[in-house]
Amino acid sequence: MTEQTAPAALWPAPFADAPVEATVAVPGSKSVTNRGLVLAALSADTGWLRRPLRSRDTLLMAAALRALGVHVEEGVGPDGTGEFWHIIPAGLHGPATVDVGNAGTVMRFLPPVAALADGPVRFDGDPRSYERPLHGVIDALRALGARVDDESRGRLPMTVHGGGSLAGGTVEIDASASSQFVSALLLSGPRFNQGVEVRHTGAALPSAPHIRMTVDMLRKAGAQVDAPEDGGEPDVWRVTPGALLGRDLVVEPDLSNAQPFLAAALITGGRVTVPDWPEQTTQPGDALRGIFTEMGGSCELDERGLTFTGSGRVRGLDVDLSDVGELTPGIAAVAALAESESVLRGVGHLRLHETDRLAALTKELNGLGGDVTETADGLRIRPRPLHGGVFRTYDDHRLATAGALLGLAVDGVQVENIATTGKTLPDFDRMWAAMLGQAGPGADGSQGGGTRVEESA
Ligand SMILES: O=C(O)C1=C[C@@H](OP(=O)(O)O)[C@@H](O)[C@H](O)C1
Ligand SMILES: C=C(OP(=O)(O)O)C(=O)O
Repeated sequence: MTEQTAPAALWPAPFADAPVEATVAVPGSKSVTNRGLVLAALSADTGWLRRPLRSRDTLLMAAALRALGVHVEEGVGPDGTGEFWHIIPAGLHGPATVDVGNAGTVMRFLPPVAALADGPVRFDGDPRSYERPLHGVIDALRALGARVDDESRGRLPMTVHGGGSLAGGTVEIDASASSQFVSALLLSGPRFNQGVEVRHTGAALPSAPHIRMTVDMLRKAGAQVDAPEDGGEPDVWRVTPGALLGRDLVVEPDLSNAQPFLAAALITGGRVTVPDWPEQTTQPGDALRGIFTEMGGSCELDERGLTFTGSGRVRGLDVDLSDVGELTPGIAAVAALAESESVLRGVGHLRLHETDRLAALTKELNGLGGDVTETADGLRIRPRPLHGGVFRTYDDHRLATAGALLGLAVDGVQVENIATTGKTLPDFDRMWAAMLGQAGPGADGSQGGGTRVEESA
């Protein structure tokens, strides 16, 4: 969390004077899109991603793969099939430069890919990317046979000197700072000469569903993977060397990005339907069904999608969010509006996310009159009547959506830099206005609310 003197552009968060009733089509998953791009780039034949997320993080991933020589073509299918990306793998080449922005998936998933390129690949990004941990990936790559120049020791910027192939083998890493260290090594593992065996040693590993997503998508691309959840050793994954197959993959909606819309139903006592909610998924956002039900309201999953109905009351909760850390900002905002105390645990590693999320949430919620304290591994939130004011966002998309949902219940909330939602959800402000039955200019100044949202029947 970097202290800022003057706030950037302020967005008056709309206040909801009635229960929200809407159907909100949520764009594709960031995590699935970026894994899909990497796996397709490493495949032996061409692949398709249908309804991919087009946002800053995924466009950075596509641009980086293009810089390495992969063809990523964008197009729009016939009626109803939406946008697609066609990925045509090619030899991976250096010299190349990769801009990671502040995308954890780009800064962690691509260095192992770069180690397979035939020349140097320079990695750089936003100032915050210099502070986010990368040591697990860098140390592991060295142990597996790669040459890496990391002048800041374990952080960006750095150069991976691709040698055209990588020996691979067994490696021990401490991935307690980010599950993405494990995912990164597994995703490229089939292309290492000896495959890879990743052994996590250290404190508890966060975001287990995201590692399961990696394993699941690798297997669907033809890789052989041994994972702890199949009765294997805890915290050990093995990927056998072998060719990956190009896939034709329809990307699921981003269930973590569905969070603010479902929360709108919860805190206004309304009803929101998110179409195409998968019956089975590895996305951590699926846990919202249970978490928001515990906080009040109910949900139903049927052929229309997931419908969440608020009860008009919001309860606090004591919950371990280590598996679903990226849901914490939204849950904290709802908890600040609840009728009882909440304790959010198991998310100390959020101090190393887009910003120090625990410090940022504490400061901003307290700035609106809240009573939030940081604990060693999370937040304690004692609800108090909130008032309007500026809600700063520290270039963090999930802080921005958390501010928007506070504004539904608290008059006069102004969210700084709502455009930062473009990291994973570029249309957020228009979708929000359309959900509320309002149309207005988007964060990019363009007109036309409601393009992705319809009134529910
Ligand atoms: O692999 C992924 O797609 C992600 C893993 C998680 O990272 P951490 O384990 O660093 O929290 C999550 O928070 C991030 O939003 C996406
Ligand atoms: C932590 C997040 O992102 P990243 O992929 O940059 O780690 C997030 O989206 O909440």
